[in-house]
Amino acid sequence: MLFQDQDFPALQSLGFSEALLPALQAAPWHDGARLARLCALHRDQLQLHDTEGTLPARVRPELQRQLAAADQSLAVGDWLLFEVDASGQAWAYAQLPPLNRLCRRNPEGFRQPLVSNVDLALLVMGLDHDFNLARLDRYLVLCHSQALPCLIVLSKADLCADLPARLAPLYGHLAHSHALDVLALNGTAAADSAAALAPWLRPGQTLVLLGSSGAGKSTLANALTQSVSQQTGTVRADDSRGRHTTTARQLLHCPNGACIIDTPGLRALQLDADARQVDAAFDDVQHLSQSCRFRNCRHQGEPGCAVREALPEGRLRSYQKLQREVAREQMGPLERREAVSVWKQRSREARHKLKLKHGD
Ligand SMILES: Nc1nc2c(ncn2[C@@H]2O[C@H](COP(=O)(O)OP(=O)(O)OP(=O)(O)O)[C@@H](O)[C@H]2O)c(=O)[nH]1
Ligand SMILES: [Zn+2]
Repeated sequence: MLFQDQDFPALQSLGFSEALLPALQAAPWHDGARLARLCALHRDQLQLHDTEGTLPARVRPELQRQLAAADQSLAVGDWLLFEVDASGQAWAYAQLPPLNRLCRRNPEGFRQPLVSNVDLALLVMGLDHDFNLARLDRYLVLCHSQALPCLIVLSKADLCADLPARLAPLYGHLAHSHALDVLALNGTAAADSAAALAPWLRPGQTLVLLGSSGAGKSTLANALTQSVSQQTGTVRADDSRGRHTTTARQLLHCPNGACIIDTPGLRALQLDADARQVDAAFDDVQHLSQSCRFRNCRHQGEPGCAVREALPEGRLRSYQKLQREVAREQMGPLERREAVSVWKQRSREARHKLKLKHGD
């Protein structure tokens, strides 16, 4: 086996896990090929990290075609096989099937991978204007749909005058969510935030930082890698909307051997999930709905609704909004056309009734 030529512990320090061994054994090894992790991606230019360091590479057209045919594309965190041609150019020619992959839908409805092969997500949200529970619910569904453990990291705690008052609604909101923990910290105090997160950084593990632009992801990445490799941007004081400073997903290394993938802030996170996955991420709704008076209660004002009674309103609103959204996504073009024609028919009828009522 060619991969045994490479230093296995060194591969583990790049986040290689034993669960990938079967895929590695089944992979199409060419003479002289090597295994590397994709650590940055700019259009068709790849930055790979193998046991000897980083190197630029390109994607073989055959791999590109293969991925396109499977409605897939590469993502930071992928494990790739590459070979170097006579001119010294490195070419990635095969991808190990990822163990997990976070994706979103772009505005045109196409699946867009965010990262692959991650062990823990840090959902970063600022305790300034960035704070938004509905957005957090969305990220929680994203992680849950991939069985990915996640930690909620609230940055900018230093800007918060009354932290306990700020956190109370969050605890109520997320009482039954699957988040492992909630940490509030000041990302600019690098040593303190690295210490707070240290228990979650294990050697060989890959973490991904997710959150909107300006939330403080790169600041945290710097704290954790103890470097200034990630440029951070200033946030306009009036609306605390971040400038987009992280332009590509990047894989970084922590001194203790964990890997971190910093991602550019997402303006919108359109879920790539179905109704069942949304249900599964809202355990609290499922649990409470067993006590609703009606078995098919939709928690929309029916009498005896245990969900409306016990769940914070915002959490239920999130659930219903996400369910509507994924239902729309799941419709095929025919169903969508049918839904539109039903809606048009209804509005014609309503207009007709109105005319009759007003007698004109
Ligand atoms: N006071 C305070 N400022 C912070 C904290 N975390 C981040 N900042 C500041 O917020 C701004 C944005 O932080 P970044 O780390 O660049 O945000 P980001 O999430 O990486 O943003 P993108 O790269 O655009 O996705 C910078 O000016 C940081 O110094 C914090 O905990 N407290
Ligand atoms: Zn109900």
